[in-house]
Amino acid sequence: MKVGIAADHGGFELKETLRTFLTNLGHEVVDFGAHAYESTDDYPDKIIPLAKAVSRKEIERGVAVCGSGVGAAIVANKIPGVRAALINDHFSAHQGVEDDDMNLICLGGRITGNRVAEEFVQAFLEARFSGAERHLRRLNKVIDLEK
Ligand SMILES: O=C(CO)[C@H](O)[C@H](O)COP(=O)(O)O
Repeated sequence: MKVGIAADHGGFELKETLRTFLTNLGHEVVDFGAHAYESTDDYPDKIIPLAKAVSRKEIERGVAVCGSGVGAAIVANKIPGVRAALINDHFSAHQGVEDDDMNLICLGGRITGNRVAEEFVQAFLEARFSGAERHLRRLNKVIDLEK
């Protein structure tokens, strides 16, 4: 799968770990930065290009990391077509895709340990939207907001 990743300084270390992890799993990884640790960078500058690439379907799924994952989720959801969520548990990592067609996962580099984050991201990427009528109905109500 073509996967985009991005992080500010709060998520930089975890992003680096996840890039290696995803590459080793055989994914094509597009890194939207930060490309070096810079303690004063701003998460919107890193996450918006990733979210726009998801929105334009240039990449299939996105992984965004900041310190808490909160800012990443807030800004990513401003981009039409992006369905992002801050994930702190394994169930939501796959259920968010299966029920809600989540296409961008947000993680807290200061919250979630590397191995746990890897498991969340793997569950996210292996999940597929169920397409069940009730979920489609709800998803369409979300998509209608963007018209
Ligand atoms: O988590 C974040 C946004 O939700 C940021 O990574 C965090 O706010 C950065 O903080 P600081 O500039 O104090 O390192």
